[in-house]
Amino acid sequence: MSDKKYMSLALDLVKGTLGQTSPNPAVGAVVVKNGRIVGMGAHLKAGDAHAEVHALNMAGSEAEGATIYVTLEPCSHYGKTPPCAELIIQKKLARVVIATTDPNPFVSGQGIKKLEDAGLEVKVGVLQEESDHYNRAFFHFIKTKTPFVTMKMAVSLDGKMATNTGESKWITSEASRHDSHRLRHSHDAILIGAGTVVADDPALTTRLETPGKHPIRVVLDHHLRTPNEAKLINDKAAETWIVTTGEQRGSEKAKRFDALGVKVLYLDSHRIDISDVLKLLGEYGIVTLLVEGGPTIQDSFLRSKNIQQIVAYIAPLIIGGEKALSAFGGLGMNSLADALALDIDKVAEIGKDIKIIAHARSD
Ligand SMILES: Nc1c(/N=C/[C@@H](O)[C@H](O)[C@H](O)COP(=O)(O)O)[nH]c(=O)[nH]c1=O
Repeated sequence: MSDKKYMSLALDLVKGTLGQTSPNPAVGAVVVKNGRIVGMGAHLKAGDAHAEVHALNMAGSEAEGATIYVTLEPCSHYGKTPPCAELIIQKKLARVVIATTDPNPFVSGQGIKKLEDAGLEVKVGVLQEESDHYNRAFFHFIKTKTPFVTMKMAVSLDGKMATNTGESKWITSEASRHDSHRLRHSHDAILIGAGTVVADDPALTTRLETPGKHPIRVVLDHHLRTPNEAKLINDKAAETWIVTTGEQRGSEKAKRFDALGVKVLYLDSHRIDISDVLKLLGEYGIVTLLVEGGPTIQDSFLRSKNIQQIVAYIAPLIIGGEKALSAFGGLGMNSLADALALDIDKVAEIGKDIKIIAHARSD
């Protein structure tokens, strides 16, 4: 088999573990000796063994003289586990094939150098684009220290998220709504505005047939109007954070949330600036953020240019009505030049709907 084939298998392990390794990247490794796979492994949880460790444990003595395929440059620094580059050298592998170098500027290339200095043959860049695509959120976080923002939209063909009477359940099909729970599973946090809490009283938990991971539920709530009896305050099904402004510090309302076990995060400013919110969430280690809106929140992310990816579920429905809520409210962009330009990654039919995944075009 070719290098690409074995790297593709390592990338299958990445696909399978996406989201559960946060704030670390998802990484896969495959060890091959004389044309036979003798070991494979994936990083499963931040703080646990790296993919190479699992694969080399499985390979045992067969590792000597073998080739290891790994989707990310083996680490060379002592983090929570000893450096994998050292381990690969100790196990006397002959060859290392890497998809992509570490995005962290402080360590990028050091693992490769260690391996080459030890006399191993190293090949870099096999299926690099695919590997970078899977870990685009991690790479974004390393670069910006803010979460990679995916915005979910569930709209009719004419872009409405509710009728003019506010009816919205359900616009998209069961299959789409099920799929959007998989999105929740793979995100560290899900963000909505207080308006959606009041209007929808959503649970925002991941409800799949096989239990999924619940994202942390983040509510942007300038005036702390999230009701006590809201599901995401009372159901104790998942963590809930409320982000508000500094002037709420010590207020009766804030004390109420403390008493209910809800974490309240305070912005320094007296207004809710999305870039400040993202910086704060980044400080708390949120690498992937799913924004499920309300039109006002969607608009604030749009105008502050803080959207990296869109997942849109579009139902074959025309709702019409100038008063019917569209997915984006507020002021929007004045000129087409300022509109969020996207590159479409995938279009698929899902139930009776269309699902579009697109990423913000980098300038
Ligand atoms: N109206 C629709 C959606 N609506 C999405 C949000 O407005 C809801 O508040 C949120 O999904 C409720 O979260 P829950 O309580 O955890 O179920 N989302 C969809 O995919 N299709 C729709 O037709």
